[in-house]
Amino acid sequence: MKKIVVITTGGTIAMNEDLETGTVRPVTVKTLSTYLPAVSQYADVDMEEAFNLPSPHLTFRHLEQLLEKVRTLISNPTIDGVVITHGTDTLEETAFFLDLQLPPGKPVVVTGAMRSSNEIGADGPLNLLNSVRTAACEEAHGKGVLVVFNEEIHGARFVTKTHTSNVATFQSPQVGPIGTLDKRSIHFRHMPLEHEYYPVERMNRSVGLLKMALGMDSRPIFHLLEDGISGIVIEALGQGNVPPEVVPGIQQAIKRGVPVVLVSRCFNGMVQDVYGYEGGGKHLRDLGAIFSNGLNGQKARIKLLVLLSSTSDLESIRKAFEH
Ligand SMILES: NC(=O)C[C@H](N)C(=O)O
Repeated sequence: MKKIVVITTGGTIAMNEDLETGTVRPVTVKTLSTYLPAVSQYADVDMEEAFNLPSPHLTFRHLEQLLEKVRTLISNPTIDGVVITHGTDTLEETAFFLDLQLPPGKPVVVTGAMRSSNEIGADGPLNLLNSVRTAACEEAHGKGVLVVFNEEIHGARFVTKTHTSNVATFQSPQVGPIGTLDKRSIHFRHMPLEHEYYPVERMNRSVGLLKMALGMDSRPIFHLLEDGISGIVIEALGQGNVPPEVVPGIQQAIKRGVPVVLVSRCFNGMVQDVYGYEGGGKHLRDLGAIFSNGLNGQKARIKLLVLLSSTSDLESIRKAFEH
């Protein structure tokens, strides 16, 4: 039998609903350990608590601690894979951070739940079971960090939370799931083509994430610059355009050596230097903005934070985003 370690970090999978008030709150990790007998037919499973927090409470220090734990476990030859239970709100950020920090090898699977453990139709037990099955599966090797949720397997790079409450919330808009699970089998459909590896000791910079909208101006960028921000990710309109009034802010940031990374506020697709009007993608590229390769805003922010922790050279940051 394969040996899998489940690391718990909190989130709704480790919460209960108060049946009188309807409020959902953390419970002890014991709730999760009650699922272990059902899981034990697929692997020899140990459970360790890293922390017990809602995922909006996590910080980069927590991510670093978690990474350290995962690194220690996968370097142990008696352990075949790791499953991390996590709140869904920031799950995609943690999965992508770990993906950027770990060379593809033993399976590392992140999962969670949309319904708390005592709600009717709780999805935590099945998501945990399927994650352990995936982590114990030979084919999961070498595919980078995976997110297993609602009988689907997603790569960390493109997966995103798409629905506030539905159990089918995790989707990969650019590429779809890389695999699916049913009661008896696991089917991997394709291999993630891109894997990036940028190991860092400590994430010691700050990066702002700004969403563009009709009629916006440069004030939020000037505030960030005054505050000493190290990098800015702009969720631009459409293929990578901003209102003309935002251009002075972008110019100022680039002049000060602060990288400006463009992603789209659209759910799907790439930013490109198509439009030549003021604030259009071509204009922004000429000013020195960096185009991300299909990452969403929150993931581009993680990547920029990781890169800025080891370099401030704009050209190597550009290369890492635009290769
Ligand atoms: N479904 C969830 O886990 C959401 C919860 N607010 C969290 O991220 O911790």
